[in-house]
Amino acid sequence: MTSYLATWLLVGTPSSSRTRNPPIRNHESHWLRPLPPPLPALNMAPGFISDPTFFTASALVLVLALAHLFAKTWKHHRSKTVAAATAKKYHPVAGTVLNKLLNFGCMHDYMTDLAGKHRTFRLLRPFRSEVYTCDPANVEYMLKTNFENYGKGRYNYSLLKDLLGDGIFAVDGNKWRQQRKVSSYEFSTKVLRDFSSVVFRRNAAKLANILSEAASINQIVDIQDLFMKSTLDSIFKVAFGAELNSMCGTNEEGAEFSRAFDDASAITLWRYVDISWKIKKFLNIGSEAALKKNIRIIDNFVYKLIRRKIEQMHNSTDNPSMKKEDILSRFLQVTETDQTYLRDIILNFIIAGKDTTAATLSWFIYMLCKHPTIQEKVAQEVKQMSNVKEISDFASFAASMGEEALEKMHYLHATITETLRLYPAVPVDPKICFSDDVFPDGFSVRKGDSVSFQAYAMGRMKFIWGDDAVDFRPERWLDSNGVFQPESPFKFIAFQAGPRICLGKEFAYWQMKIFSAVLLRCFTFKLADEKKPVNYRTMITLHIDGGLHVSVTCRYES
Ligand code: HEM
Repeated sequence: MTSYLATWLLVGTPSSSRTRNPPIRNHESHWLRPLPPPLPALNMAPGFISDPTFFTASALVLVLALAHLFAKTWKHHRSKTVAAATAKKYHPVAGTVLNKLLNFGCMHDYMTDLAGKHRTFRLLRPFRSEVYTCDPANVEYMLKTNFENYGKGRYNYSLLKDLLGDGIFAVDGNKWRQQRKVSSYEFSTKVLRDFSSVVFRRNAAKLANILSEAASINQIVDIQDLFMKSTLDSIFKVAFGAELNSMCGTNEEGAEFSRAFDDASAITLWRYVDISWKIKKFLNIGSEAALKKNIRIIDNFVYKLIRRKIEQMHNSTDNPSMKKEDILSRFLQVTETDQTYLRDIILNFIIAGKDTTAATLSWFIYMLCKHPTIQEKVAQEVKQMSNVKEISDFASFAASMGEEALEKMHYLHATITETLRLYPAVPVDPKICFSDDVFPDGFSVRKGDSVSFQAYAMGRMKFIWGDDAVDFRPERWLDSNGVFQPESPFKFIAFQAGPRICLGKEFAYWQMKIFSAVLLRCFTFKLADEKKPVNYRTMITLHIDGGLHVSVTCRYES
């Protein structure tokens, strides 16, 4: 009788649909529902007791009841076994976000230490967990196999929106797909590749001129600052078709834009640990007031450029020979009306192209200063591959560096890649889990959890790279013939992987190879102060804190 009552309660009450484990719940209600009606024989009058039909019926009911009881016990036992097998387990808790906040200055090393203990771990925070993984199988799962279940989500969007707007970095779904499609097409065009090559060569030569002057008077230079300016000038020219000249310091407005841009990016990252940012934004105080001011500077600058470009395009309608090589002109052919959309697209490209490339080049020079023999090997390779034996001027040397020669520079390619393995420009990259899921390692993640792959920590994991994981060794990328061998993008994750892999990967290598080939063929670099520690500044991208101060000597004969 209890079972009938239980049946009614389970099948009939709404609370049954609130039980914790959906597959088992459905299974139970299914087997409880087709029970026989409540024992009609027991309601019969006593005179019928001697009736043989009564006995037959009773026996039948008894057999049915026993069969039902047996089936129920067996199913109950089976459902318990299934429940035990499917019980969710979650990745180990390594701390709370407070620990991350307390270690903010050395956040990536703190997270690397935790990753050394658990390949994937959780940090607790109010309302959600933060899951961090270094496991290539988990990374492949979230970035490719179950790509649709992990994205920027509303959480990241709310943090990034003020700076990045609806640009490709901040959005998911159709907004992302549409920008990805148009941009992939643009990035694969020969027009953009040829145009950008000219721009990179010209700016590499300008940088070489600055370094040559510094070398002649033994002046220490902050090479990171110069890389930031030169990559900004390059991406600016490629994006807007306009000269910024921040490297030569002739454009005060451009310098202000660059400063505002760096500060806005640092404050945006700070939001990830500052639980009071929304209140500060509402009250317009502290870091949020500074962010608002910086974004105003950025927007004024960018909108002015867009308006100027639209004007130029209108004025040039009678001149069909006007080249539309830069990204803005090419996008303007698609959409002219929505200037916010254009602002977001172009600003996202600048963010993508400037800091990542400049930071990588800075860590590259830092590594070469720490390893002078590797610096010498790179310089010798460039010398061998280039057909210019004597350098008369930097511009013609840079221009002579052809596509074929650059492609043959395997050691240079390996040295840049090794730099990115240890100093990935995007050290940690968070996504949001859209629905409950189970990772390949068997642990679960919940809807709403943030899940990050840790590029910085992954580059330092012995289980991925071997015992010499923390050593800087470009040779690990070369086969016995000295030919570069790529690794799985889920292990070497500096450019992300899967459908959202960095769109500018080839573009970035191209620029870095042109810059480093010109600079290393012409100069030798040394740290200005060997004893001064070099650390990163915790930001969205991995910058060297306080810059990289080096002395430069000329290597070229002429
Ligand atoms: C060393 C240089 C670079 C590195 C290490 C790098 C790395 C990355 C990473 C990790 C992402 C994923 C970020 C995310 O989750 O949103 C990304 C995305 C992207 N990168 Fe790069 N990047 C570099 C240079 C560039 C350059 C030069 C450009 C173009 C000018 C570029 C364009 C993009 C774009 C458009 C995306 C967004 C792709 C998407 O969401 O579909 N990147 N990059």
